[in-house]
Amino acid sequence: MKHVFKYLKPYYLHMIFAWALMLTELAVELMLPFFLGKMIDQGIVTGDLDTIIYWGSIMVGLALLSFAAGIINSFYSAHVTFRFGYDIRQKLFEKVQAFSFKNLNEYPTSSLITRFTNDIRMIQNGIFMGLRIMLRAPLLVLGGVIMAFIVNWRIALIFLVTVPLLIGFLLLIVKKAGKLFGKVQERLDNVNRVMQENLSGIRLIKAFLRKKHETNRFMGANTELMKYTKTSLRLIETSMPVLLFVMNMSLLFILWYGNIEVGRGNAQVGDVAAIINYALRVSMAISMFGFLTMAIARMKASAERISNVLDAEIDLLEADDANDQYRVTDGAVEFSNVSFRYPSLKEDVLSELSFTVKPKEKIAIIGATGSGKTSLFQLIPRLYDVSEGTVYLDGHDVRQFKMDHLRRAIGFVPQAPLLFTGSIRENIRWGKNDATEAEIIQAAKDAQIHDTIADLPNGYDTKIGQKGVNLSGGQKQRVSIARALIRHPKILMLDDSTSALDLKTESRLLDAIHDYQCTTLIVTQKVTTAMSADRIFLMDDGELLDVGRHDELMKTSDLYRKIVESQFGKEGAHEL
Ligand SMILES: Nc1ncnc2c1ncn2[C@@H]1O[C@H](COP(=O)(O)OP(=O)(O)OP(=O)(O)O)[C@@H](O)[C@H]1O
Repeated sequence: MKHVFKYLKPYYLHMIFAWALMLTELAVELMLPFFLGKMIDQGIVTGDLDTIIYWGSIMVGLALLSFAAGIINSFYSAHVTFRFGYDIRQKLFEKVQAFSFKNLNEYPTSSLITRFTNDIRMIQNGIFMGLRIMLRAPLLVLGGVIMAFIVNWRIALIFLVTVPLLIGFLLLIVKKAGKLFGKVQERLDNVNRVMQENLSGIRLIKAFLRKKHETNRFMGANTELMKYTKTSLRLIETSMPVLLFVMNMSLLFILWYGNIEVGRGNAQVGDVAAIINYALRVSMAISMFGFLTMAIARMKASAERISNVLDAEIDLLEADDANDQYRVTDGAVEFSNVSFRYPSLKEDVLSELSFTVKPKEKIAIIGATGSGKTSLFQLIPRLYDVSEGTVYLDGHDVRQFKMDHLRRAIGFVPQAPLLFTGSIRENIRWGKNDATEAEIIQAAKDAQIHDTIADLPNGYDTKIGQKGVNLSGGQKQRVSIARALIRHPKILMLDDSTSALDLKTESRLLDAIHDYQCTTLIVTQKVTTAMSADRIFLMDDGELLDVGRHDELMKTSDLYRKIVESQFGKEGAHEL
């Protein structure tokens, strides 16, 4: 939790200033009942108008001072709160950007969104209260009790009973509420997750007529959230009647006992009025504890959730001894005894893979779904690290490259093309920040998408909605291929990225890629794509079963023959 609050450091001066102003307000608040007592005893009881005006003027002056201090304090408190929110959001964003795939698996998107929004807001609320009332309330309680003792210690003795009683009770509530609010945030994560899945899959839900099922799922998550929110708020609410009861009883006691003491000549009427006033202020400060409790508990739970992200260990780091001189220049790829297991799994998904790919060679990787093709791909740009063995690029272990040099040399097109909100031009340029217009058009032409873009009313300026809703699946695939080509990568990796293309377009695309003179790895399910490769890697259940050209594999591999026959029929397979 400390990790979060260290970001307040740049604002310590502002905070000290805000607290100084808060102390001014507090001092005024503590002095007013004292002066009120004086005004009653020296002015009102004796009928001395000058004394009443004298004390009255002092009290008005002090009230104005407190008013001004309050306004300036609010200004500084808001400033600190919003700056802190800005900074922590920035830090959180940078941290998530550095996350490895493993980290991302641990923190689902919905949970990160809740942390970025709701959790940060909870901490901000807590800080604002911290600067406005969190310190003021306990100090007011302490100061009020001291002042009451100064005014008349006999009557003030009642505070020694009521104040510890109330504070003990509230501490108990804080402890319980802290745990409950942590659970509330978790349930909020769930609601966000279900909502996110629903919003992104709304078309599928409609097509499958799953509205009712999804509504029930959302209702389930929402009911859970309501249940925990209700329980935690109920807890806070039950504290109020207890507080009010103790407060009213103490007021009655002060009036009763004050009356006796005035009769005995041990106290004056003004003393009783001042102590009643202090009791009211102290009780109000304690009753504020209810809100404070809620704010502290929520802030604590949220700060912990933010700290968890900020403290998360990033397992895929650039090695300390990474060599700044290493560059991928030729694009030779070698897997040496590589095994890989996802951190969440007990079994390897790739076992002891060994192969080499020569510079500029074109390799097609074919195999059943789940055979490990994507997993193999992810090891090359170090989206995950191998569990055993080594991946070499141009003879150097990938872990010895500076991350920037490694990934800059690789053009990666993932299985599900993801486009960002913005124009088509911006999406292609995303692959190379300083790309010229000519480069963008060339990449689009090579990716076989230029004509389609040119036909759009706004051409390259056409805005793509969230995730590119106004482009077809095949068009999105080609825009993301253009985004990879514009980098002129040394190694191009297409993860089933041509699946939605017709044979003619795909063949033109593969021809264009040939001119890029890069090592090309293509994961594919289509035999026609595999046939265009220099070599085909046949994968099955995490193993590299066979390697060879189409005609070789047709002779040597039963599995390959079966795949070909499944796509072209027995007769067709032999005519290929
Ligand atoms: N992030 C992950 N965490 C845990 N297991 C995973 C993860 N991604 C994939 N797997 C598992 O690893 C195995 C290989 O998956 P992979 O995606 O590499 O297969 P694939 O050959 O690319 O399949 P497809 O052709 O369907 O894309 C599968 O059993 C899959 O369930």
